[in-house]
Amino acid sequence: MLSTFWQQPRQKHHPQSQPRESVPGTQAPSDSVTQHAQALTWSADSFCPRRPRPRMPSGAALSIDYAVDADGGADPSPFYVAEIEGKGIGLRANRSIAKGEVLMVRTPTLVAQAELVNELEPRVRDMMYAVAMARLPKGRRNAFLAQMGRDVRDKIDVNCFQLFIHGAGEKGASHVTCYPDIARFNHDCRPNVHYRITNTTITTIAVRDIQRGEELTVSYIDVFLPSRERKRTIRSWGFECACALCQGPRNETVASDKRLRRIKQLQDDLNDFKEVKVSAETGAEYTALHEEEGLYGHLGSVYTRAALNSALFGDEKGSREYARRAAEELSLEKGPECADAKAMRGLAEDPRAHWTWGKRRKAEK
Ligand SMILES: C[S@@+](CC[C@H](N)C(=O)[O-])C[C@H]1O[C@@H](n2cnc3c(N)ncnc32)[C@H](O)[C@@H]1O
Repeated sequence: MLSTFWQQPRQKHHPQSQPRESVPGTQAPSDSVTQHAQALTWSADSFCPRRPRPRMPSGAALSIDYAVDADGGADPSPFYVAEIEGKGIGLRANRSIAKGEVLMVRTPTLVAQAELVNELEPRVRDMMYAVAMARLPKGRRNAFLAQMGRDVRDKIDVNCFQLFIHGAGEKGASHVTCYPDIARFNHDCRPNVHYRITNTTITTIAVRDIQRGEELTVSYIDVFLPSRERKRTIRSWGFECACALCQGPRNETVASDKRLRRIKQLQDDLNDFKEVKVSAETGAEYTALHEEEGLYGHLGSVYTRAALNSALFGDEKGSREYARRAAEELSLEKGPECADAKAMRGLAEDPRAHWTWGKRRKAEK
């Protein structure tokens, strides 16, 4: 089994760096299918940052056997590499891109056990890097070396992802994986591209319509953090965020933080199945806040909560509509076969058969 984990800098735990669990209530409480499926494939939210450098591992190994570009195909890329003010190089759309378009599918150029990166004596580690570089096909080596960073170690720090292969808890499961083409996406606190990793293959998808000339961005961090914490996290990775939200007028940041606080409050209330702290209309406020805030790429769980709330209040039209949207967004975020998307298709088809049907309405009486 393979699951993914994106490490955060100098932080042992981060909400966004864990597999995103299903929204409570997506399926009947006894059903563990969703949890299981999400351990296999889930979306992640950060490039691998600089990590602390402990000592000497045992049995570090490198794997460099990935030489295939999954989408090295016929259609010209809808983007080009460009200099982006304040960010170095990045990607820009060379035509309009529709929401849901797959932009890149890539297998890793290099996979290394995290122990190698973190714990090997530097001289030995650098020798292994040299061996790995020499064995890479020329194109892949050049792409790897063209990434930002002083040397191989630094390039891994700045550009790579961390995955757990063979289960998150096992020793030796943690690996760093490098996708040089994907590493060209700069960060934005309100990104227009989402990525998911299935096994070791990364897929990037437009999460909203994108205009020609717009920069294509992903988020390296938890986009639900308030402005101050986002800035602090990004700063700890060695740069100041130059995205429009972080550089925008103060009143917009204040309004954004206020929306994020309200989102958190509503989410907690919607997730509370013991007490009724919400009304049938809460789903509408909750979804509108996300849309207003530009939090695309997270709408799957948002519409799911709204759909469940509608079902709980016995609102057939609302639950069908939100569940339909949830299934659409979840297919994009996690893949069309993900268990949550299937569950939402089921709810959209027959809300009255869902285990949540009418439960809050009854509790209110
Ligand atoms: C994975 S690389 C992205 C590609 C990089 N811009 C380049 O020139 O190769 C990450 C680095 O890009 C820069 N970067 C990415 N997003 C940024 C942002 N929102 N603001 C400022 N710099 C950013 C930072 O230097 C960061 O360490």
